[in-house]
Amino acid sequence: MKAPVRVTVTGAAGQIGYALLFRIASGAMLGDDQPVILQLLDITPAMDALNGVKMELEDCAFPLLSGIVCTDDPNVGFKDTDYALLVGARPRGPGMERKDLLEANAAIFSVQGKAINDNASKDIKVLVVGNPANTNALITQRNAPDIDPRNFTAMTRLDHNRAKTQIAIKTGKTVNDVSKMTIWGNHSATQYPDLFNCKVGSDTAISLVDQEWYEGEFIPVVQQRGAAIIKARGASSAASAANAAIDHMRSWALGTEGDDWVSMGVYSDGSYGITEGLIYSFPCRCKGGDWEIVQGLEIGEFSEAKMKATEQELTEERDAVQHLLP
Ligand SMILES: NC(=O)C1=CN([C@@H]2O[C@H](COP(=O)(O)OP(=O)(O)OC[C@H]3O[C@@H](n4cnc5c(N)ncnc54)[C@H](O)[C@@H]3O)[C@@H](O)[C@H]2O)C=CC1
Ligand SMILES: O=C([O-])CC(=O)C(=O)O
Repeated sequence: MKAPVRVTVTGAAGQIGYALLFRIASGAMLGDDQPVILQLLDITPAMDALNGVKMELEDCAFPLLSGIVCTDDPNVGFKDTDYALLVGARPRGPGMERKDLLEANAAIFSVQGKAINDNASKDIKVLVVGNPANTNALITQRNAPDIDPRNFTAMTRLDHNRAKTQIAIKTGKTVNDVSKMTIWGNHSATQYPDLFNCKVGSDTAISLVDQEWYEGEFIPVVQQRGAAIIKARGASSAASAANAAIDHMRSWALGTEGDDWVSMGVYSDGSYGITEGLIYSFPCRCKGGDWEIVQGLEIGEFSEAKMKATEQELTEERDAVQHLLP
């Protein structure tokens, strides 16, 4: 048996938390041979509810669950931790864009970035889920100057999974036939799901659909899927978001399959002309616990304009939180 690793989940008493913790404890995220200690952080008024979640985790008798810490203190929550899933933040309601949450949520991530810097393992892998995820990840990263900026990522895996299913349905195939999907940019309505580099079986996805469907249906459906769920459920995606968080961390920790790739919001090194230092979603391959941006993909004029538009939005979000970026 391996030694246990520490996994911090913030917002652990919330709806994504409830769909996430049991799967982490079961081994779905880090593998069937990796024991975990869960470090659960939420705010003081949520401590009773969090204790209820802890009792339920205990009642599952998960063989891989080596310990549970519940706390409202970020310095305790991030102590010595190896993985952090930053979920704790306000969700949006009907009629809001995710960036409308910046004011409500941004301060959470500067506090947590500092706590990570002061307490966590220097090799920590951080996934930001709370919206607006890319800019919250940037705030977290900039407040943790002693940790490699590559260790801070934002979640666009849910968009990636949504896009895979939409093209599979359209082409009469299953998600198992779809590979090399890419979500470029921001986890927002400007994100760009790319069918030019995507494959369905051995075909290029764009060659199987017409441009009108691509622009008029596929792209808006993927971009607006979060809002459609809120409209239908009266609450934002929870189980699918938790599933995507598991997928993201599993790919990062255990590697991507063959020559396929996944979409991750990562620290831009200037690849594809994207401003260095933004947390931008790129196609990434993972191996040995590290990720790299897939290089050399064909970017036509259509793609380039979309990639620039979502970059522009991220630049504006960054400028709006300048006061939180040391
Ligand atoms: N990146 C993505 O693809 C997705 C992101 N989200 C985002 O995830 C976030 C969480 O969503 P839900 O779980 O549905 O919300 P929720 O409201 O059910 O749960 C949020 C939890 O965070 C806690 N919290 C608030 N401030 C905190 C702090 N400073 N420290 C620790 N915990 C804190 C709350 O007490 C609550 O328990 C939202 O911002 C939502 O927009 C949701 C779906 C997908
Ligand atoms: O749309 C929202 O506010 C929640 C979210 O990020 C998603 O479902 O993609």
